[in-house]
Amino acid sequence: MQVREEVAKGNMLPLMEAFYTIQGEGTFTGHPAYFIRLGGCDVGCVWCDVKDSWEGEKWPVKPIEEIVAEAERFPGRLVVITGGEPLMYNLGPITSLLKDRGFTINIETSGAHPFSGSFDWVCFSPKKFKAPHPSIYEKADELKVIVFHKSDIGFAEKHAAQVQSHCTLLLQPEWSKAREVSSLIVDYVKDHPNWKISLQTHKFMDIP
Ligand SMILES: C[S@@+](CC[C@H](N)C(=O)[O-])C[C@H]1O[C@@H](n2cnc3c(N)ncnc32)[C@H](O)[C@@H]1O
Ligand SMILES: Nc1nc2[nH]cc(C(=O)O)c2c(=O)[nH]1
Ligand code: SF4
Ligand SMILES: [Mg+2]
Repeated sequence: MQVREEVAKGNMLPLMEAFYTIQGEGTFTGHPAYFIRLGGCDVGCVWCDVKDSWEGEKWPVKPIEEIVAEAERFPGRLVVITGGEPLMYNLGPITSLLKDRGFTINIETSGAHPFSGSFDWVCFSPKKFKAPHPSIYEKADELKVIVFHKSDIGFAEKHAAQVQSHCTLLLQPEWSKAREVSSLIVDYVKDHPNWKISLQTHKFMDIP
């Protein structure tokens, strides 16, 4: 019961895994980063590449001090909080602790839950499977839409109309459909130069 309350406050969080690697996607591609992957997601993307993360209860709940102390063992000072869906949790306490320890903090989120925490960079990747919470639109620094089917381009434009004007617009092929959708994305970005392409470069390099 006490653990449940600490999770609700954001002082403890379910940790699926944490690893030091190279950011593979989006604007920060190529930057060394420590990934904190929180367990639990209720969005249900059919093509999700971390389906194992969905069940929140199966991951050990850790005090945020412990999670941050692990991150400090590595030389990089960029942390990416991901999941699962990290905004299922109160991210205020962990982001303030990471900030106190000198980290730059990015998040990868579907935006499907109310925004919490304080970040240097917010990657918003909306999903058809669960509508984003309105609080994400003013926070997004990067809109990264996964293209699985050609209709996802229209979906991307619908969200682009709602983010702030400084938000970077990215189309990322769904990994298993990359061959089919890549030419579509290339043609679209050439005709609509306010968009850029993002690829999952860590998968090409076979790194975590
Ligand atoms: C696994 S998700 C975790 C964070 C959050 N739940 C989200 O969806 O943004 C991390 C990133 O991987 C993307 N992603 C997941 N599966 C993918 C796939 N099969 N192909 C391309 N991108 C994928 C997501 O859209 C998201 O931008
Ligand atoms: N290298 C690497 N870059 C990533 N960018 C976003 C990831 C994620 O799963 O959130 C991810 C990941 O899992 N690995
Ligand atoms: S929101 Fe993210 S973690 Fe959840 S199912 Fe979709 S891609 Fe996977
Ligand atoms: Mg990933």
